[in-house]
Amino acid sequence: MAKVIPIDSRAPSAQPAPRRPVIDVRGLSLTFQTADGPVHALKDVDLAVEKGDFVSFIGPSGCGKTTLLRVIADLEQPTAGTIAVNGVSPEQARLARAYGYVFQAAALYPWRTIARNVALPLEIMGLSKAEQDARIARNLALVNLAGFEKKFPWQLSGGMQQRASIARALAVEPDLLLMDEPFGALDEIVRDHLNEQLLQLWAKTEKTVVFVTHSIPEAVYLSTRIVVMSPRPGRIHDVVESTLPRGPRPLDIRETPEFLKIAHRVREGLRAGHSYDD
Ligand SMILES: Nc1ncnc2c1ncn2[C@@H]1O[C@H](COP(=O)(O)OP(=O)(O)OP(=O)(O)O)[C@@H](O)[C@H]1O
Repeated sequence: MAKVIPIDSRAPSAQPAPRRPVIDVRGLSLTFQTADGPVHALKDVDLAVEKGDFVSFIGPSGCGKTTLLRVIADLEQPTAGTIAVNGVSPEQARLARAYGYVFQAAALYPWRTIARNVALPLEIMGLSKAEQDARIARNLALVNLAGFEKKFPWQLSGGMQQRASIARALAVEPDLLLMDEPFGALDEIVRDHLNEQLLQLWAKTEKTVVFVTHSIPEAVYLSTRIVVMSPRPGRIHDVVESTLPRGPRPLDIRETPEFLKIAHRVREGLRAGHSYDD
């Protein structure tokens, strides 16, 4: 009898390859063992971040936002579950310099000029002086710091320092940018300005961004998706898809009904996931 060939297997090339998430987290848990007993920082976290997404983690203090970012960056090891970054382990992704990491504080070396701070990872990579100079110029221009190459960090404002640290993260030319509350310590006007610039930069470079914040307006303004987390143990309570247009958004979008609707859903998620007994 003739063998029946399923239609799908006759024309495999007609099927588009499934898109692989840049970050793929499944059933991930992390328990810290401390002198006071175990701390369940993350429990059963599932998350897929697609290429070009701008994803924010928002939630109360201690809900595991930084821990999740650090697991993605291979700075913490999960106790259960799996995680892939660009289809490989976080360690392999780190070694391949798949991501840039921006910390809460700018963490610039005070004895190095802005250009030499941006150059630091490039020196470690062993790039030629010419390639270093090209990358320094390109990335300082991206964060609007062209002309500040020879200044020292203490000669710049807090917002400018944080922009320099973003340039340093971008200089390794990663497709993925991990940002842990980069603007948390800045005043609101500066933060607004940097939010606007970050969105422009994201639209220009088409990077994937994972961003940790405490601020609902910041999360809603920046993100294509907002991951609402709840504490004890840290879990994902809700994932809100933004209906705002992708790409640069004017700051006054924050006054539109669409924006307020998304902010309302995030706030409700935070409220529902928050225990006031804590
Ligand atoms: N190295 C560690 N050892 C023990 N416990 C830790 C460690 N790092 C984090 N934790 C605990 O894990 C939980 C999650 O911490 P994490 O810093 O990820 O929260 P967060 O949501 O980023 O908080 P915040 O908004 O205050 O930065 C907290 O209870 C914290 O005390």
